[in-house]
Amino acid sequence: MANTEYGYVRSFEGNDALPPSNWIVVRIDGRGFSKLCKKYNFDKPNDRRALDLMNAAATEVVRSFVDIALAYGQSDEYSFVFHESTGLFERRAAKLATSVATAFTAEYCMQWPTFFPDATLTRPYPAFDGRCVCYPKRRILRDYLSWRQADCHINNLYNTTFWSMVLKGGMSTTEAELALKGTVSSDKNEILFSRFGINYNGEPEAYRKGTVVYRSYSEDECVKGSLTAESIGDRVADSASKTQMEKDRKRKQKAQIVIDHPDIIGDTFWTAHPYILASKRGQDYGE
Ligand SMILES: Nc1nc2c(ncn2[C@@H]2O[C@H](COP(=O)(O)OP(=O)(O)OP(=O)(O)O)[C@@H](O)[C@H]2O)c(=O)[nH]1
Ligand SMILES: [Mg+2]
Ligand SMILES: [Mg+2]
Repeated sequence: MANTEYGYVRSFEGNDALPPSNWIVVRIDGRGFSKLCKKYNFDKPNDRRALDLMNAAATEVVRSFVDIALAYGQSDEYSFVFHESTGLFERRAAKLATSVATAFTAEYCMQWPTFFPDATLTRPYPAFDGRCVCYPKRRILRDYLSWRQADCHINNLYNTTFWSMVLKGGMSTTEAELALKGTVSSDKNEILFSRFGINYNGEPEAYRKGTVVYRSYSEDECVKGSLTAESIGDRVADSASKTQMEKDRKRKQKAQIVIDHPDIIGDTFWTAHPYILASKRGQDYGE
């Protein structure tokens, strides 16, 4: 087939393989969710059902791609971190981004009735775009995740204050917007506390910090994992390594998937779960 007179068109297809030894983040984001939230009357500023649905869809995506080390989500977005050593789809960007975005979209739509039993989905159905970004160092990947969590905090503090002023304080949206112009975090904390009796730090962590999805292993399993080749996609020629890779895949498939809302800007979470970003042979974590 390749030698037919039409075969040459193949050369028009670009090679979009991402560079090796980079962490690959696939970030998906809901298309036109400002409209969708209005259409289905999502609670403001946070709708627990919508958040739980996002997390349920993300959990299934993490389950089905064993090379995802961790996922972080907030609002209508989720970042899926593929291990730096992944060889999945030969690291082709379009294949990675579309596979994750479509898997997420399918899960979101299929699980919708569980979380919104009284609201039937109608067109346009929820859909998510996806993009890949490479981070060549663990430290930069950590900064990326910190950036998303800081964004979650800033938006949530603003939205919580804004909607308290509108829904509880009887202000118009224009008045609230104007009143919040130029305010800093401490001003918003003060408004929430003095006018509405809300201690922002007492708000649910899921809203303030977003959600982290990762595999959890027993301590014994962690030690085993860190001593062995982590990557399923790594092309190791000898059969001993292949057996090891197969064992590793099984270990990951059996692992419990945890949904939590920890701080991921500081070191505590990462120190407690060193295996999440461990290198293949578990030697150079902390770089
Ligand atoms: N009411 C409500 N709105 C939410 C919730 N979660 C996300 N949103 C809204 O979803 C929107 C997400 O913003 P964006 O992703 O920047 O914008 P978008 O409308 O999805 O547009 P594109 O992503 O560019 O297609 C914002 O308007 C959020 O306020 C929620 O729990 N409740
Ligand atoms: Mg969006
Ligand atoms: Mg968004």
